Amino acid sequence: MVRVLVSDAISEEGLAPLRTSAHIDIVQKNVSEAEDELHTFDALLVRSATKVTEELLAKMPKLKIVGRAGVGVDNIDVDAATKRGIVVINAPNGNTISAAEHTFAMMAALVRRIPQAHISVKSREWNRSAFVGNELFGKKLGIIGFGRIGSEVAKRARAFGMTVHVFDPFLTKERAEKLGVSIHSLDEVLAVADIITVHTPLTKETRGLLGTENLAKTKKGVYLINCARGGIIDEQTLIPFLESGHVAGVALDVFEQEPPGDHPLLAFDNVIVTPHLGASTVEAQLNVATQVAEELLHFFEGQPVTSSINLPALSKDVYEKIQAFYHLGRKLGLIASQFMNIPVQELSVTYAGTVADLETTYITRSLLAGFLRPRVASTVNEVNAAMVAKERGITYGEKFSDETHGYANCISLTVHGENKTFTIKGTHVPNYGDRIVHFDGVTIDFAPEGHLLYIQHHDRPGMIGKVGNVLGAHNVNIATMQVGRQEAGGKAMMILSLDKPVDDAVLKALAQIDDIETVKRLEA
Ligand SMILES: NC(=O)C1=CN([C@@H]2O[C@H](COP(=O)(O)OP(=O)(O)OC[C@H]3O[C@@H](n4cnc5c(N)ncnc54)[C@H](O)[C@@H]3O)[C@@H](O)[C@H]2O)C=CC1
Ligand SMILES: O=C(O)CCC(=O)C(=O)O
Repeated sequence: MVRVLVSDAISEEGLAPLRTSAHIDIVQKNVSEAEDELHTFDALLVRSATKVTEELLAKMPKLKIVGRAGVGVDNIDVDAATKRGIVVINAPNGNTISAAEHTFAMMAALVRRIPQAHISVKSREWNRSAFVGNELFGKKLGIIGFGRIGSEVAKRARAFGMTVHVFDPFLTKERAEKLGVSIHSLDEVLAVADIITVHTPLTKETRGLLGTENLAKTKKGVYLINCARGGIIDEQTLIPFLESGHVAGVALDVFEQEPPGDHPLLAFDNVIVTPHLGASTVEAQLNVATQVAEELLHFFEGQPVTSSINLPALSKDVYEKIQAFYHLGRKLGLIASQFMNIPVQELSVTYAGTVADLETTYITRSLLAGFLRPRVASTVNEVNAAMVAKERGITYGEKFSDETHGYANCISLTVHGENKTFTIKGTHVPNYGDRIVHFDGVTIDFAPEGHLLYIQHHDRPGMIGKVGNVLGAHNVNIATMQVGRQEAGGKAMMILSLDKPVDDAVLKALAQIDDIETVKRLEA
């Protein structure tokens, strides 16, 4: 049974895909209510109220996935989750339209002073001359951050007859042209825009993006909107610009601290505010809840998740294509790690043939996780493999080659350790399975499955019989046996697949046979 803690208010209807699964047990409690059972949950579903800190993650040792029913994951310590091998997913587009519409509603309200007029009329006043606004038509809208929401805001702005001036370092000319907006530097946008709206994530680069220096570059009488994240517009440095009238008005849906408490900005008549309502529509909440619920189901069914923050995104199609290689990679890493049971500095993975055209990042991560698994006590998987490798000083790299050794596909792993380098190569044969085709300089052919025994010996007559006798004497049944050699009379090897793992006494007895150099147990 998979236990899911839903710790924030998430659309009940959106959770339906999870409720229909007999294997999922949903508990709806906030974190403090669930304190005594935190250690039992496999999944955590949040909006923005729950702070998913390192401390909380430490109390949830079974946690495998955190789902954010929304876009921003700034309430989740993604690095801490990654370190623990916990997948973090979000619902990247379920609330885009709602957030864009809210931004637009704020823009109209700001320039027509609707909230102020509303309060006035409700106070039984009728003061039409106090609320003269501006038209949006013909104005220049500056959009900083042109992703999903920024581009939806732009479409609405164009319909209102505004020209749209965008700053987004990652925006291509083709996309800008398609959406009828012009690309500019940040300084150009600041200089020309009548209204500026920010739609970036909150990052090291965007925190305080509109602070004293950049606010000074804006047009006198500019309007500002932040429906993205508190802190992109620096709240403290905004105050003198409002006091001097340089900034004509500000609309804020988000704050550096939420709730903002008795914030000085709230005292300004021309600052209009909402309590982080960008995604608060029935439609958006249904969308985001459904998206994360479905992703969670896929995850626990062993299917790929498409909206992970800390894993490469994979579509179902791509996943189906790489699945076989993903398992082969894991086995190559696992076997290589046990064979090279010494400190290693570098792994080099080479893809050849059909596999080279696929999304190899994912395969490499799987291989790395397989390699690290016998070496680290904590969970290691494709989420944290790169981070764990780095912590242990192991570097890795991918290469692509045309050398398939006659197979349709081939993955080759070379491990560089102190005084030794080891290479293993594998291929996947559809409807047959994974095969290891090269092992430490010897061409061979065996399935990387189950309890394996590696024996390196000199190529002499009678070796197979001697090994068989020792195993028989220890009541160990041989399922398969493959032999290979570098040259007649030279370095040779056997790979045996056994019905059960052998103990140290068997390894010792085998090692005492003349002409046997090395004996190793390998679990695949
Ligand atoms: N108020 C609310 O309730 C909601 C707020 N949001 C917030 O809105 C923001 C935007 O969300 P989406 O459009 O979905 O994200 P997105 O990821 O689609 O777009 C973000 C854009 O910002 C750009 N960007 C990143 N760093 C930048 C920089 N230094 N300067 C300029 N551009 C930069 C990126 O290239 C990207 O195009 C996020 O902060 C999100 O958390 C999202 C939904 C609801
Ligand atoms: O859950 C919410 O209402 C907040 C939405 C939001 O800010 C986001 O998706 O980034």
